[in-house]
Amino acid sequence: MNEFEALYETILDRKKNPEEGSYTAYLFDKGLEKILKKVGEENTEVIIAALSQTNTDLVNELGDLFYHIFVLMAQKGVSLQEVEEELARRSKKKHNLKAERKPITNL
Ligand SMILES: N=c1c2ncn([C@@H]3O[C@H](COP(=O)(O)OP(=O)(O)OP(=O)(O)O)[C@@H](O)[C@H]3O)c2ncn1[C@@H]1O[C@H](COP(=O)(O)O)[C@@H](O)[C@H]1O
Repeated sequence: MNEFEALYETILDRKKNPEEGSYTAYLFDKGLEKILKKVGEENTEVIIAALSQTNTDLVNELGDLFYHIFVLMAQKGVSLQEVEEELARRSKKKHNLKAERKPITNL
């Protein structure tokens, strides 16, 4: 299991078993609007870091953004696998388009 999967599993666990002092449990308790507000804020912080801060700052902000996006996914019942499958579908579509183009270039 990689770090993304481990983090997502922890978030799902916090949703099922809210722990005292858990920031994740606090977000689930506050609900969708609060989670979306945090995603928006962290998104803005990523943009600011990319424009005017170091890559260390950017990595830090990206960590915050990924975390809050995973909380959003868990709140909405979207799995990591579904996103991976969507990306795989797009990747296949691209390959298929290339394959479809081949006979034309061979004419
Ligand atoms: N990756 C994260 C993570 N990234 C960011 N954050 C929290 O996100 C918050 C963002 O900071 P802000 O200053 O924007 O927000 P704030 O003022 O603390 O809170 P708000 O009142 O604005 O909601 C901080 O409190 C961070 O601790 C995270 N909290 C938890 N995790 C992971 O989630 C796991 C479970 O954490 P708990 O739910 O706290 O047990 C941890 O082991 C970590 O791996």
